[in-house]
Amino acid sequence: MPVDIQPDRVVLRHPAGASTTVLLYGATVISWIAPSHSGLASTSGLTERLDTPGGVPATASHDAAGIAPLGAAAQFKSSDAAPPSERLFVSSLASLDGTKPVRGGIPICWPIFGPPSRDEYKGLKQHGFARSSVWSYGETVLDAAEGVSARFVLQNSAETEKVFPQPFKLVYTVTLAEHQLTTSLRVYNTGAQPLTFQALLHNYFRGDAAVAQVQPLKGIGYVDKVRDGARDTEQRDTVDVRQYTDRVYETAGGAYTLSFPPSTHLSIKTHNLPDVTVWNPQETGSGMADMEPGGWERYVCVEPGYVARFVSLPGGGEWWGQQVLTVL
Ligand SMILES: O=P(O)(O)OC[C@H]1O[C@H](O)[C@H](O)[C@@H](O)[C@@H]1O
Repeated sequence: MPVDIQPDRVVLRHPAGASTTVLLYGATVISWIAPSHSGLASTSGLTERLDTPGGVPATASHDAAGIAPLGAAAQFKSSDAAPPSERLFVSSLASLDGTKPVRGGIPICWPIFGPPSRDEYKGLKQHGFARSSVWSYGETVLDAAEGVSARFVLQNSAETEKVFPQPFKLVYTVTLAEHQLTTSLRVYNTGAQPLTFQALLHNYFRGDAAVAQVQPLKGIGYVDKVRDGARDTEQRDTVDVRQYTDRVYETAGGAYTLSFPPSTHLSIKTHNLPDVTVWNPQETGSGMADMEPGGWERYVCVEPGYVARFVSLPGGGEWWGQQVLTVL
């Protein structure tokens, strides 16, 4: 059953062995199992087509992050593929029952990232409420050998209006291919007043934090949350997280690689998510009640977002941000 709809989650399974699990709580992706790469050229054309209403690739030819246009479709060599393995970290102490945001996977931060930074958001918790709201399953977009894709929906409700008065609709599309996971967030302003927000996809990538390398961030300006928000410019060719790291790189280029040498290399390509946070708490992670002992040694967060500024959507407006994660 490629799209398995369960009471609290939806599991997508790809015929080549990949799978992903999306909790309805937060539309949090809590598992992405994918084989190692063995010759994938690109499936971005597929994922972009799926995420574009009417099938028209609105940005395919001018995406700064280099997302491939339609036609540069998948070139699999499945016979070479290594056995599928888990690509995301979820703490063994994480709550998956909807009592608190999941410590791991891919929580969605919306309508703010971090603690409320403006008066109008002061009723919100850190990272907003999308990650702690129950979404509904929307539809299966595709269920085929090329990919498996499903949509999830969150709209304003009496609950959200207590802390955030604006009406909105969020549509989150999760698309799985053999070596690739794409997640796309569409924001609709269903009201008449401007809707202002930040958005971030809080990826916890599984791997040995001691060897993790993120690039290319050299020359990119960042806010260092470890140093009380001091501003600086990255000097390193390769960013590691061997020390407590919590940096928000601004207008960072939109396309990154995350490596856990010698074996694992991931590509992260984005659309409309210009900033990227790199976070690993090291020992300070022991202060988090839902972090398993030593858990910070087993992941690095690389989080594409629109967080240095706010998106301002006019009444009736629409915005989308996307990440394409590929096992290289
Ligand atoms: O504990 P949480 O609210 O899930 O936040 C976890 C982390 O998220 C981001 O990466 C922030 O940059 C960090 O400052 C924060 O500690």
